[in-house]
Amino acid sequence: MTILRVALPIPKRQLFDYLYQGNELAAGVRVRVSFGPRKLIGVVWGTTETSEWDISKLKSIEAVLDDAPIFDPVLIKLCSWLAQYYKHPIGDVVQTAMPVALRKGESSQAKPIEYWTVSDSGRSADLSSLSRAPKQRALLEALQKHDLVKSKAKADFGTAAIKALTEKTLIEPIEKAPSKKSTWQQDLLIQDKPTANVEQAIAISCIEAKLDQYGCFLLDGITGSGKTEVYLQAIEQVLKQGKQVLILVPEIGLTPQTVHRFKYRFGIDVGILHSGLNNNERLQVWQQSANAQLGIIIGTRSAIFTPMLKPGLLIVDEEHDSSYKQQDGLRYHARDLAVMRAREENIPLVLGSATPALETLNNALTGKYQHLKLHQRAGNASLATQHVFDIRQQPLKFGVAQGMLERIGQHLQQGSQVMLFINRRGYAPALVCHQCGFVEHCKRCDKPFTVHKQLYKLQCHHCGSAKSIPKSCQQCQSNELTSMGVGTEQLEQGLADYFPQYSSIRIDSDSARGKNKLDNMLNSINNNEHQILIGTQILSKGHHFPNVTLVLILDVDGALFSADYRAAEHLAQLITQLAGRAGRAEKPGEMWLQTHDPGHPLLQDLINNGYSHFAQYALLERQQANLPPFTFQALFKAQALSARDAFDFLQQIAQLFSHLDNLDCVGPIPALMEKRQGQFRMQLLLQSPQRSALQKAIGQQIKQIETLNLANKIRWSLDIDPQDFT
Ligand SMILES: Nc1ncnc2c1ncn2[C@@H]1O[C@H](COP(=O)(O)OP(=O)(O)OP(=O)(O)O)[C@@H](O)[C@H]1O
Ligand SMILES: [Zn+2]
Repeated sequence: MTILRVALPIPKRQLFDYLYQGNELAAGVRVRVSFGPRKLIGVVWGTTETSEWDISKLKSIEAVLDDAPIFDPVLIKLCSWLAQYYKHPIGDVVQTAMPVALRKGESSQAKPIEYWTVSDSGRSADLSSLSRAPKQRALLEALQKHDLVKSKAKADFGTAAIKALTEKTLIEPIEKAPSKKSTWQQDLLIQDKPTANVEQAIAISCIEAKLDQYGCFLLDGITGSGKTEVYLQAIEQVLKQGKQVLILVPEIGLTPQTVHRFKYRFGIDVGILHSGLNNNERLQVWQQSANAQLGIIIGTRSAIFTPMLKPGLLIVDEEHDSSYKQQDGLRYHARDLAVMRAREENIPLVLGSATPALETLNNALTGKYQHLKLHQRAGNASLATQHVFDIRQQPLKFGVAQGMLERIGQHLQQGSQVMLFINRRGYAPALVCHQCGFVEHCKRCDKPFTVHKQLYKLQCHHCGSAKSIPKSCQQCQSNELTSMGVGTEQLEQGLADYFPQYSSIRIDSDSARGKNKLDNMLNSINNNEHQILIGTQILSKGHHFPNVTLVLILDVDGALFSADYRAAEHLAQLITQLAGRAGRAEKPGEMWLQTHDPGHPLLQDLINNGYSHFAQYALLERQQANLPPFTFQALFKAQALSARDAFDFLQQIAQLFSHLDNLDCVGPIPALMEKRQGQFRMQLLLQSPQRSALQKAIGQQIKQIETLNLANKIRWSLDIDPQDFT
């Protein structure tokens, strides 16, 4: 008889003990147990001789679900580290690290995957017979080349085309068991590649020199400097040794274009972990990676948990991107976890960015990471020139100054594409009564509703609640309601009217919603179907649009005066990344930024001296102000229907820490967004110059905090190394 310690999906910071009739069961094996009236799937985390519970009352394991552990020793260690560092329930950490299919207790062997394939008649069918059904023709043509996973075929060609071809018996379904072969090494076929320039060559050889050991590199290269080419050439060496590469990209970076670059260069299958996969498909990639059947795995944040039998290299592209930090549940940072993982696996890690996070930059400047720099754009491209445009006293048309409209016209006339960035989706950020000044507000969030003209709705961007646009003012009944400010929708409409001879496209989370919508939009831009590109943040991230020569940034002044100390860093990253979309090929590019404060030191520094210079000064400022990365923070957040409850709860926490002298306690204070979805939101910030002191203090008190009376009454969370103070 053994006592097993099991990680269960229960929001408690502890393991649970169960009896097991057999000998030992390895850590990482899933078991089914009863917990109160419920049956739960847990993961064995170890054994124990003694128990904090009465051993005679312990229940037995009901079933063992795996023959072998689903986590390797490194992942087990990382989960334990996550639970300890983020002070998060271990059971929930383990859930986060597992694919959904495994959480549900399904077999760790992926089920066969369903494909569409051509029938005998479909294989020899003449495509021209389908010339009047272009979708069917395209699908049949694709299937004549190779089979397609059902979900992918549906997303790319639609159900109607599939149904029609099935009825004509040209295609049929087929199931394929996940391949067991691990022959990708023989398939490896390196395509032609550009000759690396001097700086690229230095970066590549620095990484190659350390392929057999842990080392962290910051690949700090300006936009378009060929960072991806450095990854590709380093990856080549790793693959040739038969080892695997795991690449993390930001949510939006996982476009077919990116994936295609990796597939094309090496001619092998790439495991892709994106949100469009179903549970079985995701499990299959997980498993193939665990068995070393995949050489390259690319995915967003949670892909960092993918097991690898033969790990060789980790890459985090656009490492500054905020999507790497999970903002609910286990609030981990995938970049920081990547550092831990590379260390445990004893392999190198490359963090790449044109605008490194200040934390990362500091680690490079202090020698913790090796700093690799690329100062020049690759090939023949040169960096876009950057300018501010003073809009004080200037009339604006749909948010754009006359001088800028003329400039847009010039670029369009030369056959180039132009890109306009605005941080607000919808038609306008507020609806105001021209008679009495009343503004329509979301009562649950205390914020103005955004006007969406196309949907004919007012929508709250904080809680999602919506209503139709009223015809008259609630307060004075006047029907003179006008919109205030400009959003993407209005900008698109204005530009379409002003430049009727050109086609415009809007890319924001409204227009890009739905499977493959964004991919199709990006393709149509690259095919030059549109000349005017309008969008939010989505447009700033990593896209390569060779024909864009002008980038215009509207209305970012708000960020210059934000209460969030990270706002300046994020603004500088955004501006630099946006400017980086211009002039990426032969034609030179320029970036203009409209502002009411053209002399603002941040803007001036950034535009005249570049991001690196800005970042070094920003680091100095952080140091003088005792802010991260020179100090370490943890944020307790509480929200409740009564502001009093949220405040009292945090006040009780503050008292637990008040006696420590190497720890500062700021608050409780209202969150930057004080009310959301009808709940009042408060925060308490803990801060210490020593990470260990902060960790120790919270570690000692967290159980106590869990047992506070209010802890079960209100919603609260703890965020270690917080990024988001809203
Ligand atoms: N050594 C080289 N010689 C010629 N062309 C190159 C070289 N390296 C990269 N390129 C090309 O330059 C372009 C930009 O490179 P890449 O996309 O790798 O840059 P990046 O630094 O990853 O860009 P960003 O961070 O702005 O997204 C690509 O079209 C790439 O094929
Ligand atoms: Zn709301």
